[in-house]
Formats: sequence, structure tokens, C-alpha cells
Amino acid sequence: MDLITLGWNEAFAKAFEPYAAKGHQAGRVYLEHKHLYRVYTEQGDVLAEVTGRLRHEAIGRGDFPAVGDWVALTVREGEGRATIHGILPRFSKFSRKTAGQVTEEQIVAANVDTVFLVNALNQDFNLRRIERYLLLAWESGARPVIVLSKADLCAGVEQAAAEVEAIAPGVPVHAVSSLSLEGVLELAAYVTAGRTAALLGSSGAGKSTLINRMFGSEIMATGGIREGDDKGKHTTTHRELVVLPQGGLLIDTPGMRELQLWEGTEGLETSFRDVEELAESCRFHDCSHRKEPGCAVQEALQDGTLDQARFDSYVKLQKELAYQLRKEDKALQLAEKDKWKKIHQAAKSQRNRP
Ligand SMILES: Nc1nc2c(ncn2[C@@H]2O[C@H](COP(=O)(O)OP(=O)(O)OP(=O)(O)O)[C@@H](O)[C@H]2O)c(=O)[nH]1
Ligand SMILES: [Zn+2]
Repeated sequence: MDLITLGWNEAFAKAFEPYAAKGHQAGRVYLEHKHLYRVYTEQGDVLAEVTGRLRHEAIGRGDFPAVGDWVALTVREGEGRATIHGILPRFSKFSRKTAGQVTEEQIVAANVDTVFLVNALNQDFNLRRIERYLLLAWESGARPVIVLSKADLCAGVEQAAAEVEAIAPGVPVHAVSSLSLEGVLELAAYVTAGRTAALLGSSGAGKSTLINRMFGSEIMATGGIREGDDKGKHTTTHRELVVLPQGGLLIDTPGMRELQLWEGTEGLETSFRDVEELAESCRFHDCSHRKEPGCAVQEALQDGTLDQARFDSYVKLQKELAYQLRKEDKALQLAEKDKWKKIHQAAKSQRNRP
């Protein structure tokens, strides 16, 4: 596949120059295994691993390749195997907090132009969740588009769309059905040749089904049956980044049961511009919007211009981010300490050499 089809552009070409000088090839990651990556290159698909050096210098998981990344490779001819020497700078990325005790950034998709925030129009429909996704989207650098999926299951589609538009000013909202195909073509219009879109949403929201519809045939396993499941039937090699026949690229992301924010101070400002603007006209610049006199936020809550549920959601997200930042700080300090320990040890063994 040629690089332009895969989303290559001048900025990547520029960043790639030092690698090109060393005879490396460019490729785009379409699937991440545990320590292996599947990569599209001009010569075809390869299975790649990172160099020891890259692994050694990595501080967190964000320093490893992710789906959507452009990487510099050396390919071992005839084997379909390759080594990744570097990752080109990402122009956008989606991160979430990894599951488990240690807070770590996990990149679910990189170099995404448009992100479809997929939310089902069924009993799962939840404005507060959409606000969370929107925050993540604004932070990522990609342009958000809200997709209300399973429109065939909802009697009040227009009403729901209007509610969403009210909490997401300026963001396009599309109701779609993978069953009736309503709205699917409109989405395809965002994914023109060389452009990348990612689908983000809860598990079961209908992301994979939608990709199949946009692709025109079944390339994603849907309904929880995935390659590797005992019971799952074998489908084509699972890929998270697919190239549409009409051009354009789509990234499927694993459904998130719980969306844990990683970072998002900027996103918060953009998503809740209405609240932030009100706060700016509070009498005290460090107003906590609780009992202070001259609080514009409280005033708006009283007269109903600001919805209480929306404000609560804002406060909750703000707290969560503050907590995350404190933890991140700690993790960074530890990583730094570890790095210096390694450097000292290396220096010591160097000195002790005969
Ligand atoms: N009625 C209706 N059902 C749909 C629609 N889209 C998807 N579904 C069903 O919803 C279920 C989940 O769809 P998936 O596409 O697997 O959902 P997903 O978001 O990819 O889920 P994960 O892979 O777990 O993240 C499947 O049983 C689909 O058949 C739709 O437009 N209408
Ligand atoms: Zn206030």
C-alpha cells in the first residue's frame, strides 16, 4: 500500500528525513499485540518489534508505538519481520488511564483527524458520558463528531439530538443506524482519502458494526465475538486500523467500560466553555461557586440558565483531573529517580572496569 493512502503527509516526511538518511522505511501501525506491532508498509504487512534502545529509553507506555503511529523500520526481507527504530511525532492522540493500580497513560489511537464519539440511542444514552468523551476529544487534537448510533431503536431521535447539541456547541451531531443505513453516508464524508477517523465509545455502542457498514462488508467481528475467543469463529486477521475501499482510514478502539481520564485541563475549558465563561464574571477570580457573593455560576443555576446536572458533571470532572495530575506527578518523579539510578549504575560499572 502506498504511504499517501495510509495518511502520509509533508509533516511526516519532514520528521522522517533523519531515518530516511539511515535507510529506514516508514510504516503505519495497525494493531498492537503485547510486545509486537503489525505495521502496513509499502512492501506489505510486517510484524515488528521495537529496538532494545527504544525500550530502554521509554519512560512510560506512551513512548511505545500505538495504533495509528508512523514508525521508522528496518524490514528483514522475505521474513515479514521488522524492527522499529523510532516513532514520528504524533499530531493527535487519545489517551486513557490503564486499568490497574499504577496510573499509566495508554494511547488507544494516534494521528487521528476526526473522532467519532459513538453513543447508542438506547437505555445507555447518557449526556454526562458524552461530556466525558467530548473532553477527551478536545484534549486529543482531533476534531470531534458526535454519532448517535442505533437510531432505529429510538422513537425520539430529534429530541435526543437536540439535547446533545445543547451540551456540545459547535460539534456536529449525526444520528445513524447500521440497520437501516440511515446517516452512514454522512459519516463517510468525514473520512476522505488520506484522512483518519477513530471511533470511540462504550462497549456495545455499535462501533465495529458501523465500521463494517462504512467498509461495505464484514471486516470487524461484532457483538463481542472476537478472533481468539474459544467460541468465536475465525474472521480475517483482526486489525484496528482499516483502509476503506473508497480511501480514508478508520480506527476501531476497544470499548471502554469505564472512561478514565488521563489529562484534560484544556479539554475541560473547551467542553465547558459555558461554565468557564460564567465563572469569569464571578466577583472573585478564585470563586469556588459555592457560597461566595457575586457568584455568576450560582446565579445562573438559580435562574435556570445553567443546568444543575451539567454543573455537577463539570465539578466532578475537574476533581478527577486534579487527582490524576497529582498522581501523574508522583509517577513522573519515580520514573526520573529510576532513570538516574540506572545512569549511576552504568557509570559505576564503567569505572570498575579493569
Ligand atoms: N438495532 C441496532 N443494533 C445495532 C446497531 N449497531 C450495532 N448493533 C448491535 O449492537 C451490538 C454491539 O455492536 P458492536 O458493533 O459489536 O459494538 P462495539 O461498539 O464494537 O462493541 P465493542 O467491540 O465491545 O467495543 C451488536 O449486537 C450489534 O448487532 C444498530 O444500528 N441498530
Ligand atoms: Zn462563582
